[in-house]
Amino acid sequence: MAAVASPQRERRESRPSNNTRHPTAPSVMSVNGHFANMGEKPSREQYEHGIQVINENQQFNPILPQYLSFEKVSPVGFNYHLISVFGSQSTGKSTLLNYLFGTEFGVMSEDDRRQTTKGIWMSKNKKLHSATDSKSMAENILVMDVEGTDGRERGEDQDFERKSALFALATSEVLIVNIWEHQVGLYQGANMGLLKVVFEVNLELFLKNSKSNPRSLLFFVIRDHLGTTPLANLRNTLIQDLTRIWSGLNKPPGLEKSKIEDYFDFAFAALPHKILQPERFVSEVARLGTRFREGHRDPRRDPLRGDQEFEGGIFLPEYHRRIPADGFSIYAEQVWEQIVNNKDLDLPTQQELMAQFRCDEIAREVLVGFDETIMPFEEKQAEGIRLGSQQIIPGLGAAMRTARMKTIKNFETEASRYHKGVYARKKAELESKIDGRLKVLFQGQLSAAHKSGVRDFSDAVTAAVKAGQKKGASYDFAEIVDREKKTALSKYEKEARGVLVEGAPWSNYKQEMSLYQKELGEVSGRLRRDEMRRLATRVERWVRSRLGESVGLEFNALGSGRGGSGAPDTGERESEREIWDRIWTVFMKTVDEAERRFTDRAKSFDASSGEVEVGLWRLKRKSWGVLRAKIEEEMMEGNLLLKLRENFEDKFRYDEAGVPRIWRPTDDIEGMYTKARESTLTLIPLLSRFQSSYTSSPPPLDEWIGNTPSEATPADEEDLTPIGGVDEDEGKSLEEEMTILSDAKRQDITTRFKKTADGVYVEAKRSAIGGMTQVPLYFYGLLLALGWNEIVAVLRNPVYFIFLILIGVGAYVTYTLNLWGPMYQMANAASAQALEEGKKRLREFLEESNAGRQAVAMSGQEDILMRKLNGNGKAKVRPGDEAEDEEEEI
Ligand SMILES: Nc1nc2c(ncn2[C@@H]2O[C@H](COP(=O)(O)OP(=O)(O)OP(=O)(O)O)[C@@H](O)[C@H]2O)c(=O)[nH]1
Repeated sequence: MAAVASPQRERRESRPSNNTRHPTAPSVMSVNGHFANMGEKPSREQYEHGIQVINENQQFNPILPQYLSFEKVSPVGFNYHLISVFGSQSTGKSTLLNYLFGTEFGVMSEDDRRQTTKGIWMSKNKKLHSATDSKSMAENILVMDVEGTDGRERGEDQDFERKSALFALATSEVLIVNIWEHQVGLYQGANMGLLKVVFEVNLELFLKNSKSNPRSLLFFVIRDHLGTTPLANLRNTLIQDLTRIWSGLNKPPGLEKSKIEDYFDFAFAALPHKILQPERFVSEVARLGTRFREGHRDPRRDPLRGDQEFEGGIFLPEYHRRIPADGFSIYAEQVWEQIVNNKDLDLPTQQELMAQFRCDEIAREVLVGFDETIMPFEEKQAEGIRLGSQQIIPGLGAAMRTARMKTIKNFETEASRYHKGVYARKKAELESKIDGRLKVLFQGQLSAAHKSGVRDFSDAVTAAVKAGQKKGASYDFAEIVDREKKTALSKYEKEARGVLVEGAPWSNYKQEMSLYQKELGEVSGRLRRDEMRRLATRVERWVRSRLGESVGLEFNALGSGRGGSGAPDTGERESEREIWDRIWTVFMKTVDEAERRFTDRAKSFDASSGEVEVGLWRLKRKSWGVLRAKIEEEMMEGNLLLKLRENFEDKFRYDEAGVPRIWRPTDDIEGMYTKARESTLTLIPLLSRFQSSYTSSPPPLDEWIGNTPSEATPADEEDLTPIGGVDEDEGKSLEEEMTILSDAKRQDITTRFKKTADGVYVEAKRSAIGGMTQVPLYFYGLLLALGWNEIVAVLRNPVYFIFLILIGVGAYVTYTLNLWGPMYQMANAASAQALEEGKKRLREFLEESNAGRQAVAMSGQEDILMRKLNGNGKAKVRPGDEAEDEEEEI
């Protein structure tokens, strides 16, 4: 056994030979049977010897996932292989694996033959692949070094043996059985015991799973093959032994007839003595190693009849346990837990559990990316809702679609390798989770689009109406509404379509769209009602101005010059009597015209017949109000008195032809006055009541306005003043409504009018007397008759006649030179001056003559006057003064 080893081999073997295995792997080491320092960051050194998956205390190493990640195995899905090596203790298993896969499992020192491998170790193939190797195959081979059976340390206890065999079978594709050549054929030997265990647990394990029964490859590596017995013989011996073991197995019911080939394929290889033929050993091991890295073996080859099996890959797809690499740790842990706790190892259940666990994990991972994209939008939307200013979020749809697609795709990539049912369920869960959140965003966006759409629609219609009004042109309201509605709908649809997420069950906006449409309809209805109201106001204004004018004219006609009492009971009187008929006719005409205008315009709004009916009803009521107000205004006391006076004056002071009368004392002023006054007085009762001159009944206001339309809302009735005879509830009768002047007022007006008429009469009387200063015509005739002689004398005398002609010529010249005015003024001034002078003279003369008369009178009165002067020379004027004086004298 002298060591003839290569330097490389020496290095490999010497490292762990200090008997302290894996000294540089603290985090995967078991300290007193427990895993420790697991939180440290993994390093190459740390995993130099791989990882102890199960320690000697049968504990599972929880940092296995880190190791697999570290070795970059986790993301490879199913693209990896797992090989376990079994065999008696210290049969060079670790040595074999190290040679085959470049691993650095601890190898027992030559001097101290103690068990070295404790529990189960795992390491990734480190052999660089050759040009012929399948790269991925070579890279992703995981090897498990299982604690040797038949261990002296554990005595005859087969417990761990069974557990590790179960674990290896549940996870590995290939089981390398490492035996010494001299052990072949030793049916009672440790190896056969091990194989028996393997077969038993295999049956136990796959009993429940017979449908998808995974096969395994038992790869016998015969060590220290001297070459004297050909491998074929050894193989036959082994196969015979295996068949015997199989047939001796206590098979569970239903599997009694099962054959060993149903579960296992076999491969055989023999290696020369490592110590005695080191170089051959190395070369043979190297050859053997290539088989593990060549990918798939030809499945058609009969495993039981092969030759020296150094050729061809060994991994068949059917060996694969179909555990995705990233789920291996959790699967292995669950399996181990079941094994350790002696529970029935139900692999499908374990796979399902693993699938659940992993799918949840994957879902969590993919949701991180989803959150990163979607959360900012969610926050934005939530803030909008909180502040009550929900806005359309730009770019939301694209983000939603990308996030959903990516999340689901990532999940699919990772999780689809797992149990189909679990995967499908978890995918649905994930979808419902993300769709739930996306739906909120979707609906939020739709609601924002709805709100802003309605707002914009209302604003746009209002603006268009205003612009139409400004231009003065008649605009078509219905057209505006229609156009803006189309714009609003297409905008909404665009926004809604923008947030559609393909594949999401909620991704349709039909219902929301119809709600939106409905609201647009309501808004346009409201806008139309506003517009109708505006129209009604416009028409009412028109009615007011028209009625103001025409009714005003009617009342003015009462006071205008129509001739007076000279034509009693003629057409004028008739026309006065018919004032209310005319007003009613004018009113009806005006309202008819207004109604026509209103209806025409309302039609262009697309207003319903009910709305038009309400509008017309309001218009009639309002119009009556306008008329009533106008009448009130005209019949205000001052106005009425003025009208009566004018009416009276017209009748009294103008003749039938409308010419003003000039009163003569001979005129029958009194008679005319009485007639005119009586005629005007008849107006007062006439004007007191709005009634037909023919039937003496009030106009049929109630019939004309009609009943309140059923579609009228309280808002429609809000600003309407109650009308007697129409609004029964108001307790005002039609009679009252038509009463313009109350009795008391009538009395008052009558009295006041009479006084005014009296004033006019007195004035007329006075003017009749004043008219007497005029020279009567006969006077001129008298003058001509009496002065005839003088006229003839002047015409016959040539001197007088020439003088007359000269005066005529002078007058003519003065006229042509337009000098009459100045001359008249001069003459006026001269005469005024002369008059003034004359007056002055006369005043002087009168003063003088008065002074003479006073002088004569003074002489007789002097003593009396003297006597009346007091001591101070002051005259005593008052009679009482005399007595005073007398007293003073006493
Ligand atoms: N004769 C012989 N000895 C070998 C061979 N391979 C390895 N050895 C020696 O056998 C001893 C045990 O080797 P290991 O590789 O530790 O054996 P093991 O089966 O892994 O041992 P445990 O892990 O303790 O079960 C070491 O001293 C090796 O040098 C071989 O092919 N022939």
